[in-house]
Amino acid sequence: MDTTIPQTTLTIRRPDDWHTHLRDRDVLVGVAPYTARQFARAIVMPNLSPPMTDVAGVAAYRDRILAALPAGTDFTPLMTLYLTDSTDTAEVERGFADGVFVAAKLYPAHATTGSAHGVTDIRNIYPVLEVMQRIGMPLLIHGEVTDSHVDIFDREAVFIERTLTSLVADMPELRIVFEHITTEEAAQFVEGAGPNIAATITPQHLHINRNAMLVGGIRPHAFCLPVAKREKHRLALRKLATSNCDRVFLGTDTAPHAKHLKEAACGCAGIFNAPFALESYVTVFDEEGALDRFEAFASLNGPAFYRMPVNEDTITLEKAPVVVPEVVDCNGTMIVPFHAGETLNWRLA
Ligand SMILES: NC(=O)N[C@@H](CC(=O)O)C(=O)O
Ligand SMILES: [Zn+2]
Ligand SMILES: [Zn+2]
Repeated sequence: MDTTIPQTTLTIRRPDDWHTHLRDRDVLVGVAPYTARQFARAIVMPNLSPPMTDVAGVAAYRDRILAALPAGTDFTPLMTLYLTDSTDTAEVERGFADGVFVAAKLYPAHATTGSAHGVTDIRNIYPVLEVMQRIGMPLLIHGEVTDSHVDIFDREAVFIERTLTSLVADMPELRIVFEHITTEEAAQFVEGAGPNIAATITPQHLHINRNAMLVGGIRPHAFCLPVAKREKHRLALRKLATSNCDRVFLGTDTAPHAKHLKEAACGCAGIFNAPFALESYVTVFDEEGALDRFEAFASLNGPAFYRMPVNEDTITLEKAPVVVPEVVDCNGTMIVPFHAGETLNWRLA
């Protein structure tokens, strides 16, 4: 007879989100409070239009984020620089030294939403990466090749083979976050890597496989990049997230797009998971019998890798049903959240 009493509350240090898209203007005002409600800090991606490619632009964007939040909100945006083929090494060094941004983001050109100005060949930014390696500045990577001959479901695994492995060999001291990993190959790569290689995992890649997107009709709200893969990959990610690997941490990749832009003949990639992100993640850890590992994933491993203090305050999650709305009005833009219409079994107390 199992006499264990199921755990019904979980109190952990306040978490941070190490991968978010907060957008700009009216949508920023609508979506940023959802992230700020759950997280103390968030790494803010720079793939705006136009992208955030210089110190002044990033500083101005940070000010717009702070101005978009209700007065008294306790939230720190951690900014990032968007790398292009022509990024200036001095600009990178200056912005990092001044604390304007904490990392730089590599988007292979045309790999994902807002990557048109991304890097066409990683060799073009080797001088920048050498500076980042020297100053200890993390490189955040959207890890997919864009070669049209490579199947979209293989693009992450091929990126490891063709780009990441040689990058790590060429720059062993470069601190790298392999963002939003989606495959068994990526999980194995990160697990077997040294202390300078970390990864983030999204809630959707722990919950869904590609069937969620394609069975019974095409479901645009389950579409993001990298695209969800087959079931064995989801299981590998769940195993890694709930393992003791301290280089793996929470990064939602919350990526809001208006409902009508996803429900279209060519729908945008990105899942808006900010409203119930912690509820979504903790459900996975509960299902895996790993509630005791959730604090490390959500609140400890990220700050350790980024060399920042952990948050002093705490949050409590409780096992109680919460119904996710079909759509959220984000300051006038209607956006469908991840888990729309479902009931999750944990809520933020
Ligand atoms: N994840 C996504 O599908 N979309 C992101 C971009 C990204 O993180 O690749 C977005 O900005 O919409
Ligand atoms: Zn990405
Ligand atoms: Zn992203």
